[in-house]
Amino acid sequence: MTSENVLTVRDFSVVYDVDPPVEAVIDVSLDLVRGEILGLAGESGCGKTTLAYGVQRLLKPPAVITSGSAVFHDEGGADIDLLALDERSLQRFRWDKVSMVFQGAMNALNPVLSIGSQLADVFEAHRPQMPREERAEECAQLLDIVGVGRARLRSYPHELSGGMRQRVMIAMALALRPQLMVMDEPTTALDVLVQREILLQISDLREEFGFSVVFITHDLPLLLEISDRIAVMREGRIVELDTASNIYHHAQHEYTRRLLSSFPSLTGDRGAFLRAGEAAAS
Ligand SMILES: Nc1ncnc2c1ncn2[C@@H]1O[C@H](COP(=O)(O)OP(=O)(O)OP(=O)(O)O)[C@@H](O)[C@H]1O
Repeated sequence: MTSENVLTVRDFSVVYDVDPPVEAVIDVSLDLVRGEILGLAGESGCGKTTLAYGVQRLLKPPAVITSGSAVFHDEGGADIDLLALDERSLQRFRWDKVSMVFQGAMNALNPVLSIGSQLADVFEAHRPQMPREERAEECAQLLDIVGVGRARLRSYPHELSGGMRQRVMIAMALALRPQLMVMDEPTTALDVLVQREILLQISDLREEFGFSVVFITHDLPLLLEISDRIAVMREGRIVELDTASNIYHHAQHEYTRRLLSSFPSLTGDRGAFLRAGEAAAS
């Protein structure tokens, strides 16, 4: 039977072994529900990136995972202990089961290859048996799905806007139909309207394909809008984890309230901000 959760993290701690050592993530436990968008909020330096990279084993020395566990519940029914995987299994696991879009990912595209051939590379590496025509059709479909359009298959990165290039990165992250997408400030560098459009699309896509999203940003208003649940991090710990609505209306932790009040757009006279769908209800 498929587990309701896609990821279970328990007592997870990461230390940067420098002098003096930095306890970047301390005893974090969380369950990620299949299909949900979980926002990871908190000020710069609170450990969001270290946590998200750590559970995927993407950290390099001096980072050391000092305790805890991270288990991925595959839709096929298997439980995968991420901390026990060897390097080869990890490579297969990434992209296939979990993919990642990071800030500035759009600048990671190779300038001398068309975006179509860069998309095709993902399939060549991970689905070597896939026939050439099928691969070409998959790449075209992916560009359609993310709103770039298959007509751009032969375009080079410099021929596309930043927003379009970031969509191409999202297409790559979607290519192998992962069960989880980790997005670390994926749209921060983009114009607000473009950012919004991309986020709405991610939300639609996860409904269509059923993947979960961990969305990292210090932009709390944005998280309130797009997340199902939000985890608030402070100094390496999760201090509060609740539905976006509860975080907004009934924050329990003093720090969460302080964080909310630091965004003027959330604290207008009439509570200027409303989550989509709540306007009609309230
Ligand atoms: N390579 C490193 N060596 C030493 N300390 C590090 C290293 N990388 C990160 N840190 C420290 O670990 C802590 C957590 O950093 P992390 O980048 O995870 O936070 P963050 O919440 O993602 O911040 P941001 O939003 O700025 O990316 C910070 O105190 C940071 O200075």
